[in-house]
Amino acid sequence: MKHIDNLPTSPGKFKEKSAYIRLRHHFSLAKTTFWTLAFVGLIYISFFRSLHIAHSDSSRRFLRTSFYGPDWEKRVKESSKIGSGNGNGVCVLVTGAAGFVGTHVSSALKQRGNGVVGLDNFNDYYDPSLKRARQALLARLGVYIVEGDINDEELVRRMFDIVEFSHVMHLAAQAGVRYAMENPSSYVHSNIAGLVSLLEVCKSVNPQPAIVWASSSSVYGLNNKVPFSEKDRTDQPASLYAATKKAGEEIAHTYNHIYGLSLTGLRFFTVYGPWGRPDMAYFFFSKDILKGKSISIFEGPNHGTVARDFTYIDDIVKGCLAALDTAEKSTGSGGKKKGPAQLRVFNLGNTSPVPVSDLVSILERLLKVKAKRKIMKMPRNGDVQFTHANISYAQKELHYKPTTDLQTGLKKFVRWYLSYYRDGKMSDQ
Ligand SMILES: O=C(O)[C@H]1O[C@H](OP(=O)(O)OP(=O)(O)OC[C@H]2O[C@@H](n3ccc(=O)[nH]c3=O)[C@H](O)[C@@H]2O)[C@H](O)[C@@H](O)[C@H]1O
Repeated sequence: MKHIDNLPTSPGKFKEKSAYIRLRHHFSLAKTTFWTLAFVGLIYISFFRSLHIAHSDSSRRFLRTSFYGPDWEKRVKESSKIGSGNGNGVCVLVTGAAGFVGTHVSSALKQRGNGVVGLDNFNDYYDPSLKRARQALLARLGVYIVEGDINDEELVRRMFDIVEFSHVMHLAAQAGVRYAMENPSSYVHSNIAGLVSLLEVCKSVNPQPAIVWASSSSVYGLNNKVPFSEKDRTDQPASLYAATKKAGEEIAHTYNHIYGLSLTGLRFFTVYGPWGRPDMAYFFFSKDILKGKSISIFEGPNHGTVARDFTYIDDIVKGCLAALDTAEKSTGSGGKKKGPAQLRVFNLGNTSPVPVSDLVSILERLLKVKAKRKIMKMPRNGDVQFTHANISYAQKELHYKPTTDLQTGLKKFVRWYLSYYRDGKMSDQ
């Protein structure tokens, strides 16, 4: 006997209903099959993923122990040895040692007899071959650069286990004002997370090192009171780069306050010179002028002049060394503060802003090529119109006194540039 529900009210309807039931049955079967397959698939994927992770973890561990093995340790120790000059027991970990300022500072420290070990991740923000050439230059002076990231706390701790660094010169950073709109997270990764990772290690080691680190003139942001003094407000950043550097200054305050770390921030003003950064205007202007390509020169509202307090690398290096030499010891140990510690911020500028159009005129004369100038409105991408440093505080405390004007500094840069890129070939002479 058929169930009442299955009795046809009309043949068509019955036919229809049974087709519907078949379809429903078919669908529920397909659904069960689908979910079973999906479930099995998921188990399959997670099994192989865990195998892969286990494998890559163990291979990473293997790589780590083999890469950072006894030979590596020997090189780190060798590089940290204090020379016979006026080393004064100073041994410095320089982060960003393959960078522009990092290379110059490491070289100066080593040459005056300090122990120096570098750390750099050799990222490809700009041509890594230039970083490799700087590495080779430092290697000839006896400075070894560990290849790694400041976010790798385990690695940094390992370096402190091997060497008792008295100072850290923290120059590793994601630089560049305009690139922050393209890759914002790289700024957070290096300038905020990286700084915190480094300070976490510094606060917990014993003895704690004194730290000098690179802040930036960009923290003055939209200020129009010039020259910029350390006492001026810095709460109106115009770029994410500036915001991360400002955050760095606040983070420094916190680690000084809680853990007794001695911290000195240096606000660099548009540093230029030989071995410089190819992403900076003076560098790529030179390249483009020589290639006959047009260059964009920014102007402010109402055809206002855009100017920078361009500061030559040798003056910056003197400021960095003076900051290290006058840095007091950190007061904490094992993560505990024992008393108040030094906390400083200095402007390191040149005190004489030069319009970008004048920079181009100097380059034209030195390169002996006329630039194809394209004047354009300064894009809203983080740039500020004007920078000008008041350096009286650095003068008083560090005896900082810049001596190189833009004409002289660019002459040295152009000489280096032409020899390095001679005939389109690389040369580190
Ligand atoms: O002091 C700092 O803290 C910063 O200095 C540097 O930034 P900036 O002062 O912006 O240098 P840089 O890019 O060389 O532009 C120079 C001038 O050329 C203008 N400029 C730029 C590009 C262009 O195509 N045209 C142009 O006119 C431009 O408007 C500007 O007026 C560092 O890069 C940065 O990492 C940070 O350290």
